[in-house]
Amino acid sequence: MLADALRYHVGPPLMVVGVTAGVQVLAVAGGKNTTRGWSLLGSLEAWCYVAALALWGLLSLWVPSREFRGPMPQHGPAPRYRANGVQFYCVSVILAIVGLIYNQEFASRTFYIFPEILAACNVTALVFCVYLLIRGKKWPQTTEKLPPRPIVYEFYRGMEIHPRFLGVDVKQFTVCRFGMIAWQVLVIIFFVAQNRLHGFDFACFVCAFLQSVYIAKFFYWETGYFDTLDIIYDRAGYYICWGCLVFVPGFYTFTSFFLVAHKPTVSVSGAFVCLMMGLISIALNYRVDWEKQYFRQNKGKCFLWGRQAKFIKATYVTPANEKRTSLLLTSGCWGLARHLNYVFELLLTLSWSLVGIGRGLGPFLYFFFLTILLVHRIFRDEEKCKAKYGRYWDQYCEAVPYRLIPFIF
Ligand SMILES: NC(=O)C1=CN([C@@H]2O[C@H](COP(=O)(O)OP(=O)(O)OC[C@H]3O[C@@H](n4cnc5c(N)ncnc54)[C@H](OP(=O)(O)O)[C@@H]3O)[C@@H](O)[C@H]2O)C=CC1
Ligand SMILES: CC(C)CCC[C@@H](C)[C@H]1CC[C@H]2C3=CC=C4C[C@@H](O)CC[C@]4(C)[C@H]3CC[C@]12C
Repeated sequence: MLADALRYHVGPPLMVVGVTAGVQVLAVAGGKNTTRGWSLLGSLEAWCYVAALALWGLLSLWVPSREFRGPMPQHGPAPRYRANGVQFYCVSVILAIVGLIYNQEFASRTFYIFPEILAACNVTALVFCVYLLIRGKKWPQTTEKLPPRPIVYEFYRGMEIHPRFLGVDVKQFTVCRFGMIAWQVLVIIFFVAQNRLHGFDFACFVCAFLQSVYIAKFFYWETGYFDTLDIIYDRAGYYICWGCLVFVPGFYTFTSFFLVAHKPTVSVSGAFVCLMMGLISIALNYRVDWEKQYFRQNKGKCFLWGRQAKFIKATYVTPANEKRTSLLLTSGCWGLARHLNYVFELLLTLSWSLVGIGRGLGPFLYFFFLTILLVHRIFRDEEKCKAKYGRYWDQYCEAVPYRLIPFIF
């Protein structure tokens, strides 16, 4: 009863009103300090930024390229994606770098009007989420029947799992072709803006470089992302779409944004330690994700850490009453803890935040947020797995008793 009240009536309104208003208030406060001619809805210039990026993302999904089919959902056809993430990433980064070489002033200008850009993203994202809600309720693209929930909850969670808009998959567009690329381009822009203000700083370079390697890794693995919780389980609503249209560009980039105006005080050797720690964490995070992918691709018949992979064969029944089997890996990294990839994700984030040590909490805000998001995600993911695999999931939890940190949690 209480859990239902929190889940449907308290949590979503608090998130929607609180976080959206929070972004808008920050945009107002930041805008007043840094720009002239600020308006509540952003400015024409800011709207041009958002329109240009959205168009660029759409274009990348419209151009003819290899199609990738995601896992079959319970309702409707298998989702279709464009498998051109690496090309899109490389062209975007090259264009951003070449553009900035010719016009460095653009970086400083973007930094100064960033609050306005966020305000424009916020308005666009809210309108888009309202559109997704109405379309999902009135003109759904599948025959799926959802039990009615409070409207704010439906807005927050979304209605459809794989809606399409203007011929593209909504989640591929919002996550990969807007949020993630905006993060990358903004990190480069803030690095150049910082350079113009204070001169070259190795610590800022480390911060931008680590984030760039991480984002490049994401695009390299983009088709793997189509098999995750966000894609196969979450619906296209405020959480994912507003999150990637506003929260990723605005908050995931915050450490870089913060360092433009707050020159790091860390020494070159300190920054070098952060660089090493970050690179090792990225490699290990990739390794954990790779082990699962490699193991599943080989249907369990493979070697990990020099030994035959161990696993639990879990059978489950789909809502369409079909019997299926999944393999749950219990050796290699997946034998140490059930979400070891999150540990390296957090260590990586900590590495690029640590370059701002001595400058207050600002550089660490994303790290704190991600810790909460990932712990919450562990419980969401395990709830999903328990419902899917039942007693096989219990067996797996017995074989691998730690959730995150071996021998601790
Ligand atoms: N920066 C950010 O904001 C975030 C980054 N990430 C990163 O994204 C990447 C993907 O993470 P995420 O999607 O959360 O989750 P995982 O990659 O951990 O995948 C979880 C799913 O894998 C399957 N699974 C679980 N245990 C096993 C096992 N032992 N053997 C085989 N399959 C198993 C289950 O799905 P199934 O139904 O197929 O069995 C489960 O739902 C990670 O690198 C993570 O760090 C994630 C969240 C936020
Ligand atoms: C409503 C908001 C306060 C919360 C919004 C959360 C979303 C923006 C994020 C939730 C899960 C996030 C992601 C999951 C997995 C990812 C793979 C990784 O390799 C790159 C990052 C990401 C795509 C990440 C992006 C933000 C979320 C969708």
